Amino acid sequence: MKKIIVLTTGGTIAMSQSDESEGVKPQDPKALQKTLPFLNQFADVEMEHLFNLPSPHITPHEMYVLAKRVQSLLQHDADGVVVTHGTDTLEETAYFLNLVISNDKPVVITGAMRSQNELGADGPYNLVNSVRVAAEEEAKGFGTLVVFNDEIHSAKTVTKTHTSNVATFQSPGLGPAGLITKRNILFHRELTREKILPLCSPKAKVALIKAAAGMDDTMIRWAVDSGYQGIVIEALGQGNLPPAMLPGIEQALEKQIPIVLVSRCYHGYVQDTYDYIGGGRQLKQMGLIFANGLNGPKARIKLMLALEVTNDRTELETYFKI
Ligand SMILES: NC(=O)C[C@H](N)C(=O)O
Repeated sequence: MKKIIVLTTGGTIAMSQSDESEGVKPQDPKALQKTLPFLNQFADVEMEHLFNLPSPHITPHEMYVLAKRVQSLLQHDADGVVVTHGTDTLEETAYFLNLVISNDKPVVITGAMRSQNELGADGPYNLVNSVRVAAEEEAKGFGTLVVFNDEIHSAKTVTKTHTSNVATFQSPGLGPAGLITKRNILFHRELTREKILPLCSPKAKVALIKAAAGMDDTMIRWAVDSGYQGIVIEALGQGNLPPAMLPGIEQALEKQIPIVLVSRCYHGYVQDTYDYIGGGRQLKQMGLIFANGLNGPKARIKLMLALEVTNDRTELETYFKI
């Protein structure tokens, strides 16, 4: 049997509704050990409790501590690692792991939308499926995988799409990379790995700014004046911005602060199609880095990690090429 280590970090999968406040709160993570008899049907499973945090409390530093532990377990005796995590920032932690873990052994991340006390709680089921995927030979070399609601998604493409539904994790435009049935684990496509970045606790402050109709450059100028070292902008459509955002962008670029541009649309590419003030052609000429296949939060994680290697614009751009 394969040896799989489950690392718990908190989230709804480790929460229950409190009788006093009626709100959902963190519980003793050891309660998750009740699932071990089910998990041990599929692998030789051990559980380790690393943090017990709601995922809005997770920062890139916790992502680093987690990644270090995952890397060390994979280098030693684990055949695969499963991480349990809150769903709100799960995609960011998954992408961080995907970018820094060089080992080909499976790394799976999962969680729950329903807390432990709820009828039809999805946590134990997602955990069993995750152990099955982590113990699967075919899952090797695919980078970090998100297993949720009978589906397998790539850390790069997956995003939380619904605030409460158990089918929240989706890969817009692509669909799941694989499916889990009672008997089988079926991958629909090969997943390619991205260039691995150094495993570190990223220090750079990177702002994430979403563009909207009529917006000006106040937030960009604020980020520049507040010592941010990078900016990610979720632009309109194919990568266009309101003209009033441009002076702040010029100011940031003059100070050598890299700006990465993604789209606020779920599907499609950012590219230099439009030739008007604030259009993609002008933004590209100004020196913004166009990034495809990533949403804003994930582009921010990547820029934070890449800034630990370089702040040279041309070198940074190589990390954002598909
Ligand atoms: N379903 C969840 O896990 C949501 C919770 N707020 C968290 O991210 O910790």
